[in-house]
Amino acid sequence: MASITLRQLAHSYDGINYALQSLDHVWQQGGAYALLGPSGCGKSTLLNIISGLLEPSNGEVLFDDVCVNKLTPQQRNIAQVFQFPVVYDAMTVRENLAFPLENMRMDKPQIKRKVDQIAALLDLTNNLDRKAKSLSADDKQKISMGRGLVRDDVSAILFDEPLTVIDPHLKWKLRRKLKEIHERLNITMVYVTHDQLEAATFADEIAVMYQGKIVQFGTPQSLFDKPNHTFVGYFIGSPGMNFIAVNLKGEALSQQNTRFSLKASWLDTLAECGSGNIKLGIRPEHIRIVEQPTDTSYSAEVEFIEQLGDHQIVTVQFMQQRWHIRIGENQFCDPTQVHFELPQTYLRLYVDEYLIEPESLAADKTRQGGYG
Ligand SMILES: Nc1ncnc2c1ncn2[C@@H]1O[C@H](COP(=O)(O)OP(=O)(O)OP(=O)(O)O)[C@@H](O)[C@H]1O
Repeated sequence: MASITLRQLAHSYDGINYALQSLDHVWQQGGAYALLGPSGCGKSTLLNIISGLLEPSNGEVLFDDVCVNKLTPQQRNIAQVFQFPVVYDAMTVRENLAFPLENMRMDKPQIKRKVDQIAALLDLTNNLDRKAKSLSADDKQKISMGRGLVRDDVSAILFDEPLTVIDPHLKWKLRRKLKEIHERLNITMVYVTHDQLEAATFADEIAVMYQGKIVQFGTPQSLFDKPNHTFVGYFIGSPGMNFIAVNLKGEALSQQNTRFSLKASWLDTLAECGSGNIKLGIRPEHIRIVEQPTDTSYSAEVEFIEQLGDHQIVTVQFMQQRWHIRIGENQFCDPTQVHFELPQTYLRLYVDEYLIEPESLAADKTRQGGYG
């Protein structure tokens, strides 16, 4: 078991475009992590570099502070579970689970003990003597997972979208199972997915990837509350954060003659940044609909309202942007025009796509070398 450190890790398949930009990151030993991002952001590339299937163009992968770049996948002792189950159909479940241990020349009683333990953990005990080919896709995927879990010597287990072939109603069960296994075995687990719900149910902390970079690493709650990049705001949440591009004019932020009043400290901060790429963001949950226009309210045309069980999503056109507002299941909303307030506590300010918090600006500027 090991902590995994990425040090200035980058990868290009063609020597021109970089699938991974320079990554610096640490996954602590024993943590349950998710790597979340859209298709093509570099998740599989990163996983294959960690497991040793791919050699990075630049930088290092360290297991417990030891560089493993030159080690083969076997030498790294990484177990990898892929989208599609990797099982020997002609073997029984027991033989499949025992296979990695037989390769290690473990003695027979020990193999039996280990296989029985993992089978019990994965609810496979009743199927131990059945041929793998007779089992359903989710049982086969459980065997794939089991083959990684039986070995005591694994440094970490990497899951690459392991629930893709699983029936939707069984996905939740299997996710819970993985979480339970993680708690019991204390192995470093990295779970790759493009599904935020999967990431949040499995992981204690999530690394959000975008265009070859880890743009934020944190708990599911922190990603929701304080997305530090506009992409995270948009990608996390259902629907994601609303954004509007604004201009700093004198003492206010504005867009098409609409002014957004902000704390004075924010305006000072913006004046210091000197960038023209400024966005305001707010989550659909945090917009407050009011019955009548007020001095501090904004208005938008309603496009449609969706009833989604315990809440409704109101889709509006706000200054040529499509915005979403989340309201209660029984809350009334005028189907043509809506008035709403944007509480300052929930407004987030982004410069050059990154979150700006006035009080931390000095530190950010030092770290990132300014915003100019
Ligand atoms: N073998 C390869 N040769 C060339 N380019 C590749 C190769 N594999 C991936 N890429 C490119 O590298 C980038 C990252 O791909 P990668 O498969 O790592 O992303 P991903 O986030 O895992 O996507 P997905 O969720 O679709 O699997 C993409 O632009 C992809 O086209």
